[in-house]
Amino acid sequence: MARKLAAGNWKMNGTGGNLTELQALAGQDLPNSVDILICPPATLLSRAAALAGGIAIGGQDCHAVASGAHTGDISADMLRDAGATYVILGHSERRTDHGETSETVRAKAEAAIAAGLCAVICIGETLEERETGQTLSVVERQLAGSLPDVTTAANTVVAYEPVWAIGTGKVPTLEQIGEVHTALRRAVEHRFGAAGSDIPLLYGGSVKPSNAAEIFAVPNVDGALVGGASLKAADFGAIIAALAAS
Ligand SMILES: O=C(CO)COP(=O)(O)O
Repeated sequence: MARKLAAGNWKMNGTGGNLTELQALAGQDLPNSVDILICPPATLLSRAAALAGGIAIGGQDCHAVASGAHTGDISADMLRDAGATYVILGHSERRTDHGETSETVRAKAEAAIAAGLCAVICIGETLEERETGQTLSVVERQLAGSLPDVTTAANTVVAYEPVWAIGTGKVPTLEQIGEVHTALRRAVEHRFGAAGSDIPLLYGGSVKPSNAAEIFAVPNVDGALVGGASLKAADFGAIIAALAAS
C-alpha cells in the first residue's frame, strides 16, 4: 500500500508575506495518516522549512549536476541544504517553458535521489493527445523515460497531471483518472516489482476542496499535487482532510 501524500505546488507565487498561509496550515490539527508537502518558490525554502513543523518542504526543480557554471540553476544538494526533502521534477510547465524532455527529468531525478531528496516526477498528456486517443501511450512513455532505475517507493512519487486540467478548472472524469492510474500502477509494478505497489501515485489538475473526496476514492490515487488551492491554508487543509478520510 502506498503512503498518502498531499502535495502543494506554489509555482511562481509568493513572497515572505505568504508564509503566513504555511504557518496557518502548520497550526492546524493535521492528520498523522497523511504526508504533507509544500513546494514554495526557491527564495522561500529556508524560511518555509524553519516554520513548517511536520510539513515537508520541497523544491520545484533542480539541476542534474551537483555544482558548476549553470547561472540561475539550483542543485539538489542546495535544496537539501535549504531544508527541502522533496523536489518536483518534469512538471509540464517546465517541459513546455524550458523544453525539458523525459531524459532530462530522469537525469535530474538521479541527482535528486543521490542527494537524498524524494523526487515527485510529473507526467501528463495534452488535450490534443487525449482527443486523439494517445493518453495511455504518452503517459507510459513519459513514465518509462523519466523514472531512473534506482526508483523505490521511498525516493520517488509519480504525479499524473493532465496538461489541460492544470489551472483550468477542468478535471478528467473519475473513470479517466482511474484508467490512467491503473495503467501507471501496472507499469511501475512491472518495472520495479513489489516496490511498484508502494510508489505513491498522485493526481494533479484543478483539485479543490469540492472535488477532492471523489478523486481520492478512485483506486490507485494516493494523493494529490495541488496548485492554486495549495496557496490558501483553509483550502489545502480541507484537501488534506479529504485525503485522510479516504
Ligand atoms: O500543476 C498543478 C500542480 O503541480 C496543478 O495546478 P492547479 O491545481 O492550479 O490546477
